[in-house]
Amino acid sequence: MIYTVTLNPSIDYFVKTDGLKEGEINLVNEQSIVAGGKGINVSKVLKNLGVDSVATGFVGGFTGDFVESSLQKADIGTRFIRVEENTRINIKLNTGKETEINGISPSIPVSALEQLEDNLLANLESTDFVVLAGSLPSSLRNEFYGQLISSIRQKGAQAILDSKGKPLQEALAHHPFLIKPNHHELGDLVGASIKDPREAAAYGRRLVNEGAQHVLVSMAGDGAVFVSKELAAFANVPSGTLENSVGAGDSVVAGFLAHFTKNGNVLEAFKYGVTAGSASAFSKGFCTAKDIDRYLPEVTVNLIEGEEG
Ligand SMILES: Nc1ncnc2c1ncn2[C@@H]1O[C@H](COP(=O)(O)OP(=O)(O)OP(=O)(O)O)[C@@H](O)[C@H]1O
Ligand SMILES: O=P(O)(O)OC[C@@]1(O)O[C@H](CO)[C@@H](O)[C@@H]1O
Repeated sequence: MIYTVTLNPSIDYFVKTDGLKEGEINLVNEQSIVAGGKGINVSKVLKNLGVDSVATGFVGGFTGDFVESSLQKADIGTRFIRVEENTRINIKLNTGKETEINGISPSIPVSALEQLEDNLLANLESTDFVVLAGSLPSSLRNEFYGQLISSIRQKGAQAILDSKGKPLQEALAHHPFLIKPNHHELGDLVGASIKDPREAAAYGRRLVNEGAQHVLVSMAGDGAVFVSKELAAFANVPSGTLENSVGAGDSVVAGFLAHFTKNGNVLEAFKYGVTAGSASAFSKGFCTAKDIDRYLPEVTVNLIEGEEG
């Protein structure tokens, strides 16, 4: 089974306007209100690809009810822990440029933390994957992801982490199976500005040396880099028109995992994941398997270091 853990989910309020005039009334042209948060998005894309997952994390209040019930309506398994304060609302404003305003996270009591860990770990099997994705609610310590990865690995299962900053740094030593920083997040971690795939590969290797088993560095429209102990590789992205980049990174993770759990080849999973990211970036919602198949022939993976095999 694949579990997705979204510690800080959201309602994503997508709005499209003709611009933004500060201090004036701005009318919305298009809107949609959906359950969001990185792990939840991974579950949604997995569902589109015909792969089952169980979504967990913390939800609270009427906004949390919406998140939970909309996943259930989409036939995605849920095992959320309830907290008292409201799940946040994140505004995704598209004025031609994309602007995000992310709400305040609820505080998470220690009892809810323990419940989440017990609930997740009790049923975990060695063939399972757990995707830990997104920011930590502000009441959680930066070490939380690392601790969870360590417990997941003690059960023989694997953890994939999509986070940034200190929570990501602290987690490396616990050997996540895959991490997926974008090049800005990787740059922040290593104190550098990453300008091209070779630099992404070199700095990605640092994170492998610090404990990550595989590092996938996404570089938006400039392609992506994959680094493991044995090799580093670059994938280009297909051409298309950017429609909405929110959740494109989550689609990379979902695509990678959907492919890897079926075929077990990391480079092919990398290619499929990057194509899934672009297919979502070119769509209003998330990509489907058909979208990915359409773009797949345009994507090529080339080795930068090492040998396949
Ligand atoms: N302009 C683009 N053209 C083609 N593909 C894109 C573009 N922007 C994003 N993508 C696809 O989306 C993937 C993830 O994008 P990005 O590197 O911005 O990650 P991210 O910051 O995690 O994304 P998110 O916007 O979901 O937070 C890229 O690897 C690529 O496949
Ligand atoms: O604040 P976080 O947890 O880092 O990111 C949250 C978020 O921006 O990420 C998703 C897109 O990746 C959205 O659905 C959601 O609003």
